[in-house]
Amino acid sequence: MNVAVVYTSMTGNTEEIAQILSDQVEQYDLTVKIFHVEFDDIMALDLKNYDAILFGTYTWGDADLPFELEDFHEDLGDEDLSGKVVGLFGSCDSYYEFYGAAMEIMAKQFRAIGAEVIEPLLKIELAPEPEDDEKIEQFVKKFVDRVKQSS
Ligand SMILES: Cc1cc2nc3c(=O)[nH]c(=O)nc-3n(C[C@H](O)[C@H](O)[C@H](O)COP(=O)(O)O)c2cc1C
Repeated sequence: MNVAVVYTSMTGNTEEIAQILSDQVEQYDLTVKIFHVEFDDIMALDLKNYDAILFGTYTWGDADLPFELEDFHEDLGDEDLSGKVVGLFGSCDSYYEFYGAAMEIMAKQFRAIGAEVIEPLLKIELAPEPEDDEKIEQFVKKFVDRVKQSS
């Protein structure tokens, strides 16, 4: 089964989480392809070619999506990902009022096009630290279980 790990990251924190998730998901014998939205060839319409998706974003501005996700988010609205399992992850900063707000915006869009979004979303404070290990492992397990059940 194929999993797309699609993310954006400005200072590298979300990228680190993407790498950890990819490594862990591969250990469950799923095939992973990883894409940085800004630099790799990945568009919303490509997601239907994968059995499941892990999507990562940081939050920017006034609880906003990063600029580089705006088109992707809009295009996603034209797709149909019914029945696909999606895990949302991202680096957040509790200094801000709306913790990981961009992840919620993406989760809403994925749900609107029929995807099943794993709850709770994987929100990590800034860079992943050893104390996040258990939370990350539980998220991966939940994601993989749902992917295998829904196949
Ligand atoms: C201008 C600005 C606005 C931000 N707004 C939010 C926010 O509303 N909510 C939040 O959780 N984090 C917010 N952040 C924190 C970033 O999401 C955080 O620094 C994150 O670690 C960046 O991830 P990255 O290393 O993957 O780029 C903001 C950061 C900046 C610089």
